[in-house]
Amino acid sequence: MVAPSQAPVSDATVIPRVGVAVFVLNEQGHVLVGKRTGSHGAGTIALPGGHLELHESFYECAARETYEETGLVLQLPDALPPSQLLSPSSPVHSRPSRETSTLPAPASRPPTPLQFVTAQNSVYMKDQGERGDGKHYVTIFMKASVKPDPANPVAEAKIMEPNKCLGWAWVPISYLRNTANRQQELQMLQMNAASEGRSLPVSIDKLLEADSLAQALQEADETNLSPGVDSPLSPSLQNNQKLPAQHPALDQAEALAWAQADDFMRGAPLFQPLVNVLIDNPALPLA
Ligand SMILES: Nc1nc2c([nH]c(=O)n2[C@H]2C[C@H](O)[C@@H](COP(=O)(O)OP(=O)(O)OP(=O)(O)O)O2)c(=O)[nH]1
Repeated sequence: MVAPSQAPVSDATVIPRVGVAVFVLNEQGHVLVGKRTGSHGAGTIALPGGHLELHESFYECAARETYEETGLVLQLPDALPPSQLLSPSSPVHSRPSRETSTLPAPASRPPTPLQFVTAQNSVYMKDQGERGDGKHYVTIFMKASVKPDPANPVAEAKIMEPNKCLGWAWVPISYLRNTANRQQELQMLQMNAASEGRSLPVSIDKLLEADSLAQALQEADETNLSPGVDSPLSPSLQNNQKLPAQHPALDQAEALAWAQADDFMRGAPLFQPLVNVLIDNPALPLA
């Protein structure tokens, strides 16, 4: 018999844990992100997701976590990879799993079903001021698109767990990539300074904020956009944000989506595994 002190450990600072994160895409191809709270990575921007449970498939976990956190229903694929067919909890077997059996039926227009995208090994993950070596996660990244029913043409993510997520927003993947690159550059700056014995006395959030401010000031000089009566931007965007002039390739709709993403993120960093996956996979097939 196993004594309680020898019970299996499930702590990502002691053993690697498995997380499943989902690129949920809306009808415009924008990705759903939320502001984390109440656990590690608080204050960062992450995808819907959660821990893989015992004997659960990646697909079931992705659908379950997305539904629990956002109320959005993702479709499981009709055919699963051969290894998953051996699992008694897979959706092709008659016994419905505990989690997926509680999901409502998908909307009449079928969404693009869940697919595996990639796996990411994130080591030494530490929050600001956290001691020790940090956490180790193996994260399975999945994707699926949500196609709302015609009566409700805009996919809407609800804050189902306010203790875990402060809000959801749909943002362009190009915006996420840009943020990941900036964050990576600033982290390299911090690491280089530390290796030279000059630790920068500021967190990555503050560096990102300063970088955003510098960018906004530069754009204010460069752009002739003035918030007119007909401007489609929200009042806070009109007052505080400029369209991203450093990306002339963006069309007006995409530029507006970038500005709205800025308004939502307010300089918050991305959750580290999300940075890792975007940096390591510049051509991630998310369309
Ligand atoms: N939600 C989420 N988790 C991610 C992402 N990237 C990544 O590595 N993970 C890993 C680290 C997280 O601690 C782990 C589980 O996600 P979570 O921390 O949101 O889990 P949760 O609070 O919903 O916990 P639980 O209900 O599954 O126990 O997955 C991401 O973008 N979003």
